Amino acid sequence: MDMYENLGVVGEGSYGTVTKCRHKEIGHIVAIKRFNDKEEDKTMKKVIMREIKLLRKFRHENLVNMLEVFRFKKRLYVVFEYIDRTVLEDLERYPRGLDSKRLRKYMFQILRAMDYLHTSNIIHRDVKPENVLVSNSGVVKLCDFGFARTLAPTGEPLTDYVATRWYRAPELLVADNTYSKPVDVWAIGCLIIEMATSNAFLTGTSDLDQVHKIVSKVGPLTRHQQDLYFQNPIFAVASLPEVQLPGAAPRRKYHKLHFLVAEIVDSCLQIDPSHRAACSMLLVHRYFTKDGFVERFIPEIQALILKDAKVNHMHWIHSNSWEPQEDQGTGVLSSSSCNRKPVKDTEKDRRGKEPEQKHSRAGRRSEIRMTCSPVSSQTNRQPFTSTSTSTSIPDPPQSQDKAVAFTMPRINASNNLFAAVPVPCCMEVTKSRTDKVKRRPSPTDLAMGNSQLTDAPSQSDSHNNLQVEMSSLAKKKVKSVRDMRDVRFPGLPVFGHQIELKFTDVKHSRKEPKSRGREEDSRIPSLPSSDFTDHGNI
Ligand SMILES: Nc1ncnc2c1ncn2[C@@H]1O[C@H](COP(=O)(O)OP(=O)(O)OP(=O)(O)O)[C@@H](O)[C@H]1O
Repeated sequence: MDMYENLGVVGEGSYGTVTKCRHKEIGHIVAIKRFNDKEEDKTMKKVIMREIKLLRKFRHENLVNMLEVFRFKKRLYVVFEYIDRTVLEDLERYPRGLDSKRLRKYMFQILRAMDYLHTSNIIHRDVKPENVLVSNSGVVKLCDFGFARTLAPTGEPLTDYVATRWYRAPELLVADNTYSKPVDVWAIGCLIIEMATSNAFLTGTSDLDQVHKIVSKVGPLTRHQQDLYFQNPIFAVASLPEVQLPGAAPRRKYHKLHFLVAEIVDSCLQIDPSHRAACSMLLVHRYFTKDGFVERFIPEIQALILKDAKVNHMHWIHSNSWEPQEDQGTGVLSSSSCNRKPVKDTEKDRRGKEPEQKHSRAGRRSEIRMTCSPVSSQTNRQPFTSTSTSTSIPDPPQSQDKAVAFTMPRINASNNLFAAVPVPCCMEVTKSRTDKVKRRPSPTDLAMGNSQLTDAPSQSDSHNNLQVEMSSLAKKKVKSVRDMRDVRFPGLPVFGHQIELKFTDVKHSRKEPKSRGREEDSRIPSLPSSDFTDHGNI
């Protein structure tokens, strides 16, 4: 930790505190997650390992990028690229919802990230506005993989309780352990309504209330879900409510949304998980394919990623003096304060957590059978009452610095448009502040990126057809993406040792002789691999 200057807390979750920091030597701004408990705690260890293993293996433009993991005073710290804000913060800024352009871009990137995870047989299980990060230039990145896990090929039962209540699918609420990828699709449906209106859609104050809100606003439980509902002694005391608009068309049901958005939401919010659309299907919905949005936007994301990286690099150049200063436009502070308010408890409470359990996922997990009491805290946003307007977040200033070196990872021509350019594992790193020597991604780097993508399991046949359809679109774009391959990303922060991520212990000793090299005295040998063996599925 000595290597980082603390710029302030940006987020607090159930498992850790995320702090904005600046690497003292490299100057790069990063987010460091410090896990709350020491590693002896088995549950904590499992959550940490899941997140680390997953982020190490799966890389995508729309997933937060993990840079380093280290241990300090028996705690694990994970270093991420710093992303400026969350969707929740955007919604507070735009109380009438995101404007239509921004909404489409956010939706597309969230679905793209989730399609990548689902294609790789991973379910995220905790999609919510706080876990969707947005950079100043508009790149959306999914974070918080503490609950993500791989699906066993045998379809073994999963944990019976996950996800923050307001985004929880009906099968989770009734404790159907055979849930799968559709739980993420449900959460995305809820998230889309919230992004469009700035109001959460299904704001249950207890699990029972959540089920009732789902039934009255969305539709009746399936026969199987009803059986599970009535088997639950807590639920069974209350009969299920009437459906408000039985059999209504999406346009009527979600009348405050643009009709194409309403169609997507309706495809996500199907009570029967087997009727929910796959993300790959949603990505080729007319909402995205009309007016050439997809073809335009994919290269734009890549350009925006370059822009973000450049801004971070420029921040370092301009803040080398270590004087407190604010980079107008990016909102990045280089003083020891932080531009982002920590997520407050009250904010957390109204997002479907019991107040007394707000810092404990284990507590939330126990809710499903143990509690159905109403929660006193009220949301200060009204559920789903307003429509979107046109507002915009100013773009950060364009950097004029020509000295910045970029490496743009190449896209794999065999992938469709929704597969991302594999990101930082093949990004160039700068050896020191003055080292601007460019390096192309090595064949190994590229192979890593490609293999990650080709390793991903194929989609169902129907999805394959759609992918074929989209890959023809992709081919049109491949040329332009290839043209970018000589562009270079600015060096990601170099922590002295890695292109690949490493687990390292940081030795904390005030008596450490100063004459020893920084590398030497801050690190002790890597952990034995047994420390990081799989504790169940990730
Ligand atoms: N890379 C990042 N850059 C900036 N902010 C981040 C980053 N990663 C996380 N955050 C902020 O920190 C918050 C908590 O992070 P995270 O969700 O990973 O922790 P958690 O303990 O798993 O939380 P949760 O209770 O949601 O499960 C996020 O909601 C977000 O606001």
